[in-house]
Amino acid sequence: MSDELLDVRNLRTTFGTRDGTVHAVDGLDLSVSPGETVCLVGESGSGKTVTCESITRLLAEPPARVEADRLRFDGEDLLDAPESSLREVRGDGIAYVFQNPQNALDPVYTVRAHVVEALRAHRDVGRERARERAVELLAEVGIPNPRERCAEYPHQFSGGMRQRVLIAMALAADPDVLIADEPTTALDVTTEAAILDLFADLAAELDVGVLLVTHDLGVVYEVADRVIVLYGGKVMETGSAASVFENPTHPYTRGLLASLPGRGDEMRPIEGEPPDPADPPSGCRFHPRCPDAVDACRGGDQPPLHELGRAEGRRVSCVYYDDSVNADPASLDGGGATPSADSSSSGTPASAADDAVGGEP
Ligand SMILES: Nc1ncnc2c1ncn2[C@@H]1O[C@H](COP(=O)(O)OP(=O)(O)OP(=O)(O)O)[C@@H](O)[C@H]1O
Ligand code: NI
Repeated sequence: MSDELLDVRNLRTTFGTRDGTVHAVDGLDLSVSPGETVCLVGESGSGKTVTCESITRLLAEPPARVEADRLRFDGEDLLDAPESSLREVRGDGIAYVFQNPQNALDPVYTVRAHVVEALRAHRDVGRERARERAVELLAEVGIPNPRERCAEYPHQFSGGMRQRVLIAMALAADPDVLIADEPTTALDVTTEAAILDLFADLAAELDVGVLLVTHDLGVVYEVADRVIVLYGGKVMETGSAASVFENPTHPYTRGLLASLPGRGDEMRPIEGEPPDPADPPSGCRFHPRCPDAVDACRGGDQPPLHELGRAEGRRVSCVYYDDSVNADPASLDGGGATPSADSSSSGTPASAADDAVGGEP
């Protein structure tokens, strides 16, 4: 039995479309261990959702086609598994938390009824026991006064509290893995931070593995153990969240970081558009938008993932780290993305806010 709950090697997911074959995910490796939070990060269309749905085999095949050298949950092969085993895995082993808590909760049922229903769908448990367990689960996900509040209806809950209810429902199956696909997009920033903290806590306390999808690299630093940066279906960079965040190596990762607010410098969105998935550029998928692109970036296929530091599992797909190419990583501009201790610049959001409130010079 392997230690890894999810074990994916060389995942390739394509879609047959009228415009040709779309390579939505191309050559992705991923593993999630108990208690670990792994984040998939990348702009819209980079392949995050397709990755999650490929793992749980939720995609309609065809038009999708899912191939991999290895696709396992808790040692069990999911690539050739019959639909009945897949259903079992999706029911008990891997639980999904979806994006929009509004649509997922039924306005005519109480919060408790939702969680009881989720519990009874997964195991043979009596109604009374399920009602008790529902209160426990709501407490576990941080609903205050769960015994009283569970009698309320979804509309009486805030967006963040509704998302907590959905997480409680996902936990009802007692899963080994939680997959959360942008679970906080509908929420404000403060609530988002609280919900993401909850995932990290659940991973630690319940020993579940969490696969978290986000396009905000900022949240990753707070909650993730490891991060996988995707662009155009390819892995650009991967490693421990702290090392990727503090020392981003791929120009795309640097660009993502520079596009975040509150990094000391001016926010700088990455210019240009993501690649056409039906007709991606040759070479590095990012080269048409890359401020540091050299000739070696343009030809051939995506550069292999070079190992940077074995201990941290740091790997980057960029020719600057290929010894056979004459390009020095030290010359990478970074676009102002590297964390800077210099906060004296007058354009920071904080000083702008001070001006607005205090009216001081
Ligand atoms: N059914 C489909 N048929 C054809 N192409 C598809 C299909 N589903 C997804 N794709 C393509 O696969 C690529 C990856 O899509 P995916 O939804 O995984 O992106 P994402 O990273 O989750 O983006 P977002 O942040 O917007 O959710 C996109 O180019 C998308 O157009
Ligand atoms: Ni998505």
